[in-house]
Amino acid sequence: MTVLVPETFTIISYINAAACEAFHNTIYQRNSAFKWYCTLLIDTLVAQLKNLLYSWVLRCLLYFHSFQIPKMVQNSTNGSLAHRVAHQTNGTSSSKVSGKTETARNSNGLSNGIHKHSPSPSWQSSFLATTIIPILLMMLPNVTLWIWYTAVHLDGSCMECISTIVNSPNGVWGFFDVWSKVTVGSRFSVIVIGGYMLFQIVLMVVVPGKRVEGPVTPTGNIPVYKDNGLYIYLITMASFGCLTFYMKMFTTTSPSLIYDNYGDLLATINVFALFFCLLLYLKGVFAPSSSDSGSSGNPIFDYYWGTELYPRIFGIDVKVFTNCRFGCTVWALLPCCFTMKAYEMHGFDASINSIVSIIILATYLTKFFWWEAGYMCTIDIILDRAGYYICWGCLCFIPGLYTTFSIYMVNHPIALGYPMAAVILGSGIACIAVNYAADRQKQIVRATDGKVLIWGKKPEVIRAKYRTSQGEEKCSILLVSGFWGLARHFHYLPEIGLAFFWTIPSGFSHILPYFYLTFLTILLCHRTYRDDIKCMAKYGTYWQEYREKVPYRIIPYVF
Ligand SMILES: NC(=O)C1=CN([C@@H]2O[C@H](COP(=O)(O)OP(=O)(O)OC[C@H]3O[C@@H](n4cnc5c(N)ncnc54)[C@H](OP(=O)(O)O)[C@@H]3O)[C@@H](O)[C@H]2O)C=CC1
Ligand SMILES: CC(C)CCC[C@@H](C)[C@H]1CC[C@H]2C3=CC=C4C[C@@H](O)CC[C@]4(C)[C@H]3CC[C@]12C
Repeated sequence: MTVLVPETFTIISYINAAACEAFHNTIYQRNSAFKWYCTLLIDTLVAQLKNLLYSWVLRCLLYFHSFQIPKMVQNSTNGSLAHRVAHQTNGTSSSKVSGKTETARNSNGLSNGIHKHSPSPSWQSSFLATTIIPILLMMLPNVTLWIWYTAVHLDGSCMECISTIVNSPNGVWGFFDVWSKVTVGSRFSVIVIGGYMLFQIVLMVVVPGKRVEGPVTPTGNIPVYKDNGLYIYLITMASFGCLTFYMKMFTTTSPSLIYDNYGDLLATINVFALFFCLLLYLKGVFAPSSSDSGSSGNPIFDYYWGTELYPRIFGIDVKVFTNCRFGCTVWALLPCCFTMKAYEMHGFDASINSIVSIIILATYLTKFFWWEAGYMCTIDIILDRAGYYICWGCLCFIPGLYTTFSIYMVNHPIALGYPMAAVILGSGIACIAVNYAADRQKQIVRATDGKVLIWGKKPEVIRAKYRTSQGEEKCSILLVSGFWGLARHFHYLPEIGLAFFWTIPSGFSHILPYFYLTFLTILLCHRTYRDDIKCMAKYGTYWQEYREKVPYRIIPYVF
């Protein structure tokens, strides 16, 4: 349920932006006599929408906070978060949720870490949060298909998309019309998706990597990973290069085939992912891989959120596969295929905007795989279970939404010119460098126990004590200098910046390519709240001290 706030934001901002686009395209541009009037109207509209947005944000945050704190405790997977409110003795965990202590054991005598929802009328157990919103978010497969359709067949215009849906003879069901424009399970899509997944699974098994231990789970498990992400990414990209070379030299086709069949591919992966999440749900209930599993009692919520933290199928870690091996590699490959299409259609000079974008993206993803072991300690892995949110998200939302800028650019080439291309490229790479430097500062300070120079000075640190769920006292370093002294998540700023720089080459005529940027901004703002709650539960007064020393979330003196 931790995506409530971003989703509300997303929907409102999309409606807002679509309305502005409509105004711009239909009235403002065509009738200059209305210019001043439209400007006034738009200003008023924007002001009103802003008010609406702020009041929604406030409401959602209030709801969300009252809901999330106990939820973090009950779902805590860090092995240390819950010590102030939960007790664990001899493998039995018990947490106070809604004033009622509940315990759960699995067959090996350990707590399963997941408790039945209290029947109290709190937000946590509310029908809206656990059923309605998950059902609404399950409409996102349609959204990903409409995004593709808009980019490829409606010239990237959201207004055209909305009017196609609204004018459908099927009434409200017009929203589902997009499925009639694609072939689920087409031969091509099954071969490409099946073949690619198999390729990634084989690489996961055969490519060597250092053994890495993840954080201890609440039931005392230590998940082990093979740190082979960077090699696999490089092998994947090199194989793609070879395949492209082969196709170009010896066949009449090229990887731009992916663009031509993208609707079918997206539809097929969506259907696959929806069934796969069902399988994960059943697996977690009937055949869990570890004691970090269980049901909330509400099948819809369980399907959405997942029933297992670290499911493994035939020894393959599901989240590593969905998030890293599939999600983050197709995030790099799809824009390459789309750029190929742009190049074939418009030539090099006109597709330079696409080329600039993929260079920034590929550099960013190389950085991600370089640091992949660090990702195994983030909330995606230690808090979020393998369900619709994270698994469908990585299998379909990454291909469907995260690559929007690139699919859009196929039909919107811009000959940026070399100087402009160089400025955008340089700015994007600089953002990646700052983002990486911030991640690294945190890592290096911890690895050297604070005995390192940050920005040429001895760093200020807080030695924060916390207790693991096994009752063991531990100490961690909170860095108060460098980027971590500017704001508590200053590194999100370059993250947003780099996405901005790979998006602006698509120009400013439509909002479609900016969908990812909007989503990311909302996701990261929301994540600062999630992380605050997580760290507060883990470090208590030490985190409070850090918050006092570094009062800003992302932008110093602003937010
Ligand atoms: N493109 C996308 O869709 C997204 C990209 N990202 C990127 O992924 C990367 C990881 O981000 P994210 O997962 O949000 O995690 P963060 O990098 O923000 O790390 C947060 C964790 O770091 C530790 N920490 C917090 N403050 C300090 C401090 N002052 N000193 C030392 N340690 C501290 C805490 O963990 P501990 O328990 O160890 O103390 C905290 O939970 C970032 O580069 C981010 O930009 C993130 C989200 C979405
Ligand atoms: C179902 C939806 C409403 C939401 C799905 C969201 C997920 C696809 C994404 C949520 C968090 C994202 C990520 C977090 C951190 C990352 C590290 C970064 O360096 C690379 C990207 C990523 C792995 C990123 C990927 C998408 C999410 C899992």
